[in-house]
Amino acid sequence: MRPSMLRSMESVLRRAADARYFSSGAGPERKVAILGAAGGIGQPLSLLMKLNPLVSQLSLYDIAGTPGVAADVSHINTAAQVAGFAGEDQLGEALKDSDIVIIPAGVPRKPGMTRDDLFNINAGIVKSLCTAIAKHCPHALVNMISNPVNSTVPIAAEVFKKMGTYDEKKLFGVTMLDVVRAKTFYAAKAGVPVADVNVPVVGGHAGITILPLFSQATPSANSLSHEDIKALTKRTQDGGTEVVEAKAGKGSATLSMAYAGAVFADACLKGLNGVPDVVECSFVQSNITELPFFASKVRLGKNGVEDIHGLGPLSDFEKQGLESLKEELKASIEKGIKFAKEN
Ligand SMILES: NC(=O)C1=CN([C@@H]2O[C@H](COP(=O)(O)OP(=O)(O)OC[C@H]3O[C@@H](n4cnc5c(N)ncnc54)[C@H](O)[C@@H]3O)[C@@H](O)[C@H]2O)C=CC1
Ligand SMILES: O=C([O-])CC(=O)C(=O)O
Repeated sequence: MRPSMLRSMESVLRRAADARYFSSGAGPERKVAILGAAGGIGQPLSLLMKLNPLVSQLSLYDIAGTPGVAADVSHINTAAQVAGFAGEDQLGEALKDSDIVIIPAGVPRKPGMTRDDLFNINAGIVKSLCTAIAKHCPHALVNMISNPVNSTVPIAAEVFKKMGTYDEKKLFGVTMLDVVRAKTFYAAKAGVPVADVNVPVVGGHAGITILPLFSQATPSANSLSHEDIKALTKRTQDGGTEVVEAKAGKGSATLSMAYAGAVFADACLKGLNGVPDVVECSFVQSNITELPFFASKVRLGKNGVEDIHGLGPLSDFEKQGLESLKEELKASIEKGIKFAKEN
């Protein structure tokens, strides 16, 4: 075979490996619990976590429907042992000894709603689930998917504080879907292979609080105009609404969210297992701005958050975006804290 053909085959294989979401090889025994596992996100997320070789026990919890999901997923011939739990009586058993708890429990948006419109229902759900986490697996990493993430993460933090178990290194708002979208939209516009693309997305997870930093995107694409960057930013910020409208009343993103949640949980598992230099964006307790929680690149390690990267150099457009998002993000964080303190 000619060396040039060999090189191009190598490059195809490398890309395929990069595009693969899940880790290869095994690590220590790890238990992952999914709360809301019978839902639109929960089911495909359960499937993807069953495919992850770093998971040895997969615990699927919901208020109902999980025995069926667990029986179905358990027939897949991968190593993870699957168990289903339904109803509050079984929540403790579902959580016990978990290393990671992923929470996609709660109601999704319908057209015309904001994520904040979900607050009244989801705040209570998150509060009761986090109370159970504090009791049954206080050392687990928590991956919060339930919306509004800008408020549910502060709620979780307050619940854990009240229960005396809060460790800021272990609480993550899952903003990975914003990164997944930014990568996809950027690759298409810039004409670069999507598997090679990286784009940090900072701020929060709702509308203008989602701030993709396309000036730091790699591979860089000098061909993109300011108008292109503005349009990519808007599409990333409105990505959730694009799906809500396309689903026309049948919920919000579930499949892409399950993918994003599985990628983020895999990164957490790798960090726990001591894999070096695992970096992803997440909404965490942070002091890189004046806001108490903020999404940015985070290095994951054996204790959860190992360190939080700064924002790096921003374009003028991104600097403006950063200033504009602060008021809304601050209000959403304060709303979560207030709810948890009063309930
Ligand atoms: N962070 C992100 O990027 C994204 C977040 N989401 C959010 O994820 C949440 C779930 O969305 P879907 O799966 O589409 O909704 P869904 O309605 O299809 O599923 C939610 C599941 O949660 C369960 N549930 C409700 N109360 C519960 C409780 N107390 N304990 C355990 N399970 C409970 C329900 O029984 C249901 O099975 C929504 O709040 C949605 O807005 C959705 C997409 C992206
Ligand atoms: O938009 C929604 O309601 C669900 C969500 O968070 C997303 O898809 O980013």
